[in-house]
Amino acid sequence: KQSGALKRKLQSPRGNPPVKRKCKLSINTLRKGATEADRREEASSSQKPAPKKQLTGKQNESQKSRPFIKTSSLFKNNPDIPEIHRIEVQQPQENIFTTDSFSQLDLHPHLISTINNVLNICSMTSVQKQTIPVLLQGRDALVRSQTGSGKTLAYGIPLVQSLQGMECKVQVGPTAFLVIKKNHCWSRFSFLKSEKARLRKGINILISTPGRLVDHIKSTECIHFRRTQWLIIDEADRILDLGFEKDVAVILNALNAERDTRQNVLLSATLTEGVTRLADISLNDPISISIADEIQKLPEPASQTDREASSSSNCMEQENFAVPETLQQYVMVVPSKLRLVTLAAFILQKCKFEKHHKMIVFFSSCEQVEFYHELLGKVLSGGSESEQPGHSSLSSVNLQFLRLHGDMEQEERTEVFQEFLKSKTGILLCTDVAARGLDLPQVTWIVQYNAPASPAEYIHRIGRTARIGCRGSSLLVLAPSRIGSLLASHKINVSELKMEKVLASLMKDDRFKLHRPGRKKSCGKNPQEVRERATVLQTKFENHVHSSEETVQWAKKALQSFLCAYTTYPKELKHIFHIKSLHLGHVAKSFGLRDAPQNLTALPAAGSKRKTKPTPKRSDLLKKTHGKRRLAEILRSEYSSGMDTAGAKVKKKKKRRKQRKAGIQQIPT
Ligand SMILES: Nc1ncnc2c1ncn2[C@@H]1O[C@H](COP(=O)(O)OP(=O)(O)OP(=O)(O)O)[C@@H](O)[C@H]1O
Repeated sequence: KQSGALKRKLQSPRGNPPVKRKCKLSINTLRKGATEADRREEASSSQKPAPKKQLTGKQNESQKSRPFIKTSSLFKNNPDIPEIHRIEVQQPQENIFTTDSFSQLDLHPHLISTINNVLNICSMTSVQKQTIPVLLQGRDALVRSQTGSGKTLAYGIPLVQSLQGMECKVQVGPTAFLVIKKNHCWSRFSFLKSEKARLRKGINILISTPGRLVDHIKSTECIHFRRTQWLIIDEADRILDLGFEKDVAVILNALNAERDTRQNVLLSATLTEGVTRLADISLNDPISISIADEIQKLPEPASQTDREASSSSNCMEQENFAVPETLQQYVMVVPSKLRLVTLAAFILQKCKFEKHHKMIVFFSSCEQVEFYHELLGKVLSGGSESEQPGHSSLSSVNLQFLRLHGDMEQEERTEVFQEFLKSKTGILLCTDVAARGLDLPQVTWIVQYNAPASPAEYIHRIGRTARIGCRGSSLLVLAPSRIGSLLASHKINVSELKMEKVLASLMKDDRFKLHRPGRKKSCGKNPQEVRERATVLQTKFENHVHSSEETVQWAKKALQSFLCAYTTYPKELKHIFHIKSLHLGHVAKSFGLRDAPQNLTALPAAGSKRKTKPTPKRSDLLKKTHGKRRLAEILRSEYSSGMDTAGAKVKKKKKRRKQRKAGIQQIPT
């Protein structure tokens, strides 16, 4: 009774009983003629155990291999899927490449030959063409260009040129260049065993997260910045998202206290209000470089005040971001109950049947990554069954699932990153830890299974594909909502992908065929059979989840982390992503749970050694998190387990400190 009341409360903002909405148009095609499957599903879900028959050994074998549906209907009582009216918007575009070569710049011949012969790069990208001369002149710069457009070399080349020009090349000493990145984990350079000792000896280029550097400023006596000539702040907007603004201020004060002349560069693919604020405190009379602005022929602001006005009107208010021209963006509306099977069908379609795809799937919490990694790996891996005996299956490709999130140890993260980097195919399930700064060639699909919290996050996630002129596609999976207009308002051009089409790919995999005696061999994509196969697949997921109490708890933990993350959407998006609009029972299905959990209990975060203790009820959880923007930011960060509500601050602080401890890297000279 209680859970029913809670469900109603969660469903209806005004306290009215929830209206059971009927599925209309779009999934009707699948519903037609599905009555038999429905009856079977419903009969089996009525919880009356069927009388057990004695089976012969052979019957037993075949019974085991044949899926028996005990899954409640996936295709009933779903909300309507609204037609997405595609609103054509003119998306800001940037030209990535120029025809100009690096030899046109005033660079050291060694450097040019290294760029051409070692990096195999001949022509400059637009951002490089504009940024390198500015930095070679010694000016500060605020640089914005789309994901995967070569920003790293845009500051890396002038930086190395500057190193080359120094009289004493080896002992340049202490901390000549400082590069601050939000994401410290992916450097190709090894960690320092003893950071303090290295700092004492002096290093040329220090790459660090803000927090880690602040730790050293506060505790390492030998660190000094007398000779620091450059300060580069990369991924500037994310540094602010993660609440490092204070840390950046501490760093700037420490630098300014010892030396007042320095070249400063700030880079990001997305300029937000925070970045402009950071630019104000860290840059000195900067040149503003924005590639999209150039393409749209906007006049370059002459003064800092003009620049502020310009960047404010172009980037902050409308938040229109350029996306690579070679990127095709899709959105797919999927009712909660069908999310898991649709994701699975999509993975099979792309990575098994079409092959040659490398995919990244984004989730909103570490627990979900862990859970789906195990579940999808267990249920989807293995060869497809073929209908005809002796006939080779459509695909013998084994799916390779990898996982990456902030709760994993640094070493393991690096290993996974390297493995995914090398592989030609593979599916990386991850949190936003992989959303920025990672350069992973050959990724062809980005799937956002959980929607991002902001347009900027969306842009960075999809920016992991279609890099440096390559082709790529992205898919945003959404529950039915008014999302089309929201995307259009941010000038994001998406096409719709139909769920039914994706589910139809299950027809290629006979592991999900419902075996019925006397049934004729089907031809084509019979909607009823597609529904049956989706239900068989869902049953496999549910069977796996319910195979032990441990896996059930795991699923609940993942579900709870999803709900926590869901409460953290910023208020501008609450009308679309509000926890009250979720149907707990339907959402539970997408975690392989047969029913809505009655009491969600807190379990230790993935990888942590915390003891299990009761979590506040969902209603309390809502009260606690309601309107707390800061908590929202913390929860949605990649370092979040999504579980911590009570006492979150302390735990987060401790955790961040731990993360920071792995934060400094150095380029050996
Ligand atoms: N001029 C060039 N020609 C060809 N490839 C290049 C060039 N410059 C850089 N690249 C390659 O393009 C890829 C993307 O570059 P980079 O990671 O610097 O992009 P980015 O703009 O920093 O992206 P993000 O904003 O997502 O971090 C890298 O593999 C890099 O080696």
